[in-house]
Amino acid sequence: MSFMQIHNLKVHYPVRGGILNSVVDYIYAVDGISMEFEKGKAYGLVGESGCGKSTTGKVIIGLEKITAGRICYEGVDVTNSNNHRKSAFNRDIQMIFQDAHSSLNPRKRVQDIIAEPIRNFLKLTPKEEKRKIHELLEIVGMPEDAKYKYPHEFSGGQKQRIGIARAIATNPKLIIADEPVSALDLSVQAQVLNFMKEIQREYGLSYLFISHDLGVVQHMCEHISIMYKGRFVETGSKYDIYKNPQHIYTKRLLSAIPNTSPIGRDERKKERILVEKHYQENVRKYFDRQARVFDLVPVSKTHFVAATSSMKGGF
Ligand SMILES: Nc1ncnc2c1ncn2[C@@H]1O[C@H](COP(=O)(O)OP(=O)(O)OP(=O)(O)O)[C@@H](O)[C@H]1O
Repeated sequence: MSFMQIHNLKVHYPVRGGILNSVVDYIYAVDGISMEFEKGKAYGLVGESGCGKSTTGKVIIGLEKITAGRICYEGVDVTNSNNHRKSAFNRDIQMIFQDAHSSLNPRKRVQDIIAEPIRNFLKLTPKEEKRKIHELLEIVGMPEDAKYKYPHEFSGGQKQRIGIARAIATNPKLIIADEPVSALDLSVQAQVLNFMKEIQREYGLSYLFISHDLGVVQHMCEHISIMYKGRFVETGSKYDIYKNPQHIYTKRLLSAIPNTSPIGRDERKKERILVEKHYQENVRKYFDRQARVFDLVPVSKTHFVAATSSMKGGF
């Protein structure tokens, strides 16, 4: 049973120009996506730069304005709710950002950074708050004296752990993680990802894991949506996406993952060339500045129906 549903969500940014600075066009950053979130599950959102991944995360958490669509949380429509009605939603949905450094206030000590959501949502006594901060630092594997320090005194991986401590402070249901490890070096990436998996198991968290890296999403998520120009071209289980991709764009993303094994290297190369040729033919044929995903010709007719049936009224 899902605790949150997103229906046909759209974020269109106006483009202004001309002498009067009037709206001359729109950027269709998010253009009609639908998703459901269940407790304890990790959902991946993958796509190339500019396809609308971050905007999706930001609009869910309320950092961007919704152009159209609905967000329902625990049976309540929170799309246009006021802050009071939305407070459970704000407490239960938290976000971790790619750039841990700039997402932590450099003028605040770690204890105040972590205390912020606690003060906003939990109403603890000073003694309880202190205990909670201590507990959170322990969960993310930071020493107790970290609470007296400032963000610049930590490494990238440690800063991301502090960001995670802040995100889990209110016992959220869903954490939106926007490229949480892409700014870290490889060994630290693995540490942070494994740690995120551990806390997911322990606290029954759900994740919306945003990344352009299919390898990272494969490691973290059971359900994956492939995003292209503001829309989902393919959604499925990890198995469906990696073992049986249907859409040409998904195939192209997968064929770009480096595979150094000498076994089947020639076949992989041939497949890559074919996929690229098919993709480029369709791109040339259909793309203009406003081209959208439904202009791409998917691989099979069956999939054409599957990939587009969720785009209500898209055709
Ligand atoms: N505040 C804004 N005003 C106008 N356009 C915006 C704004 N934010 C994002 N965009 C545009 O919306 C589109 C989607 O941007 P978004 O940041 O969601 O992409 P993304 O898939 O997260 O990319 P990346 O992986 O590079 O972070 C882009 O064309 C971007 O230029």
